[in-house]
Amino acid sequence: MLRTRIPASVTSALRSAERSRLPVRQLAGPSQHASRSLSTVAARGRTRSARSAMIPTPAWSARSYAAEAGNKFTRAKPHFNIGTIGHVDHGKTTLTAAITKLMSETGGGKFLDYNEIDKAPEEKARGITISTAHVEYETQNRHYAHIDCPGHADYIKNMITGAAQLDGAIIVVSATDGQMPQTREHLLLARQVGIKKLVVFINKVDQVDDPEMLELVDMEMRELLSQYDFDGENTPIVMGTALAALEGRDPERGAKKIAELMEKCDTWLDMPERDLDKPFLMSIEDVFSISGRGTVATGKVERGTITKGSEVEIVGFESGFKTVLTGIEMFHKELDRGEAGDNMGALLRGVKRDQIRRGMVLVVPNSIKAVKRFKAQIYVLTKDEGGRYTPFVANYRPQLFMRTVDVTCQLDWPEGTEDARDKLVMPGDNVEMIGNLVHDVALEPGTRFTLREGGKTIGTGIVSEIYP
Ligand SMILES: Nc1nc2c(ncn2[C@@H]2O[C@H](COP(=O)(O)OP(=O)(O)OP(=O)(O)O)[C@@H](O)[C@H]2O)c(=O)[nH]1
Ligand SMILES: [Mg+2]
Repeated sequence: MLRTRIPASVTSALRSAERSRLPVRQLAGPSQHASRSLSTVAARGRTRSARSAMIPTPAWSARSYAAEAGNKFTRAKPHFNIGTIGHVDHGKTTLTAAITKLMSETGGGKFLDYNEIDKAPEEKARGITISTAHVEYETQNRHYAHIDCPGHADYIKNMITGAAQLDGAIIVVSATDGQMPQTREHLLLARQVGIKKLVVFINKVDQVDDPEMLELVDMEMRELLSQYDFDGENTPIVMGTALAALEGRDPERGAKKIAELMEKCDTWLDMPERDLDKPFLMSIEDVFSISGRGTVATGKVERGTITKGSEVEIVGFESGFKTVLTGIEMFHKELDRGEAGDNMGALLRGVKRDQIRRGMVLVVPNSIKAVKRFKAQIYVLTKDEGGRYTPFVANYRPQLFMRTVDVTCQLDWPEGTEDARDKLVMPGDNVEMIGNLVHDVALEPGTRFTLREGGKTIGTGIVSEIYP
């Protein structure tokens, strides 16, 4: 089906109208493919304590997948989490299958047919049902875990909850349609969850005869990428046909293009920073005072490393202050160094017991700020997901949980939102809202949180901006 082209003057007017609407955009509706999500596939069970169920941890990793599949996971190649995103029917699943086919021949991994990928199992992440297919393959340089979701709503939940976190993504656009609403929604979401680089695959070129049309799609995509703060000028755009590659015909526009696409992924998409290389952060769970020694804060090191004797900052609530880490303890043993993943006790110089509380963080100085106000992308659970039965409006005050914090948070619409007083947020919606906390909490773009009310989870979100 060919799209009739709208004159450029009209499209640019539409675009600027859309741009001005961006901050208040509601992204989600129920998946157009809801009926296709396979409720019959048993959810993979995961044992998790009640508290950790509220704290965002990736529900899945390449390692667990490999283990489930009975494969041996090797760490020989650097690991990258990738996904296909884009408008419904543009060819995400076909492309995923085509990549596994090609990589099984040239790189590594197992060929998975379209149907094997499309019967995505349902996963439960923080009470939310998400259907995602986890696929793995290898190029010469990297090991990829690849996420493909069967429906639009699944992409939204996946990206906001981080159930299957993406380090980068391939955005698939059909040459016959060009960019469509979900192309834009997924781009915006990718930006909001902190994905910095994308690779574009313009699919179904077999259905377009006019080269000018392809050029137009290319141009429009670059413009759109820039509009969402990606590098529109330099982002690699590969044109081909996933179906031909999957069916093993037309290698010029099929297999060769898939190879080119993966080569671009290898080179253009940057490896994520390892947790160990990030600035040190420990979320404080408990505080003790040990006579003769001083005050010890315990908690899990989320990221980075720290050595005994370093200057540290305690951030959160109204007070934030600097001190020196005079000792590190783990399992009643003294250590010189703590690192991501450790559960450690931090002995702090000259700090009184009542100066520290659970919910604060111990960090390298000036690496994170405590704020009350922030902007976030929030997914509101449906009643079937255990969420609210009814909509809410601005001024709604659920309890916000993240790391070891639990704090009341008032939700409001961003400034300039029309009908801000009466606008409803329905269960199942994906919205961008402003959060106002009753006290300061260490936050940064990318921080994930859960919203609860009356003992049940009603939503989940990710911080996109802070207002110090
Ligand atoms: N002609 C042509 N058809 C294609 C190509 N790639 C995919 N298709 C067809 O496009 C339709 C949609 O492809 P899918 O891979 O299911 O698309 P999707 O983006 O995964 O769709 P949803 O998951 O439903 O959003 C299928 O009928 C495919 O066979 C292509 O390169 N050329
Ligand atoms: Mg699909």
